[in-house]
Amino acid sequence: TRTSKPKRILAYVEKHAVPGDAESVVNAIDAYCSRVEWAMNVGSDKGKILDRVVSETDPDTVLELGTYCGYSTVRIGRLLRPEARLVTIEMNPDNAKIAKQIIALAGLNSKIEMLVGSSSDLIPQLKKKLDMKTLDLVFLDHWKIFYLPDTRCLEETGLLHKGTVLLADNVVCPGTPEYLKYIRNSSRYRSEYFPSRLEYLQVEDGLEKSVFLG
Ligand SMILES: O=C(NCCCOCn1ccc2cnccc21)c1cc(-c2ccc(F)cc2)cc(O)c1O
Ligand SMILES: [Mg+2]
Repeated sequence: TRTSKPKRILAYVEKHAVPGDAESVVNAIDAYCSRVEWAMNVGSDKGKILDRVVSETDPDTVLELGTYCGYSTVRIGRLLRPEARLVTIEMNPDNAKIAKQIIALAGLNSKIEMLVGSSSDLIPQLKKKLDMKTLDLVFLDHWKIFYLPDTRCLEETGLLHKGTVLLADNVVCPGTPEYLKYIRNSSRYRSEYFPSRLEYLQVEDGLEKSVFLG
């Protein structure tokens, strides 16, 4: 069947990345998407902010909402300790299939579990899945109108602990106004905005980091 953008990204990564070298996978995707065709990866500018937040948090458990091709999954996974675990949720099964191959090529299978489905269906099941553990870091990068309802759901399912970090992509472009309004006005979070650029473009975007206070 016809190729898709995720398939073309995978083909480029298979040709240009070094198997087992997560950094080379990240660099290959950035090279392709900056030179050949734009794709909605978090990219290298916001990616450097993501790296810093992940390193400072040093999480044991991570939830990513929105895998796409696995760029940020690999970006996060490459910084985690061997015993840490990352669960990533993707709704599109074709994207999930590509992402699984990119994650495998990066050598990160042991740390990363991919779930295919809607966050609203899967988040309530996570508590069981994580055997009563909570989340140290959540990276929100899926449908922008889902950021707020899913955050409320994470609160209600007891998956957040005092100190859990929520990091939200695209709070300027495409924008997540309802989420920002809630999280910045809630006494249960301490938020900070990191200005940056939309991936591979000169458009303004940024990440919102919010620490759950319990
Ligand atoms: O739309 C974006 N991401 C979301 C993908 C679907 O996510 C669907 N999805 C993935 C798991 C999942 C779980 N449950 C429900 C839906 C679920 C997205 C869009 C842009 C963008 C910026 C400017 C433009 F002109 C056009 C697009 C940039 C980004 O960085 C993004 O992340
Ligand atoms: Mg994004």
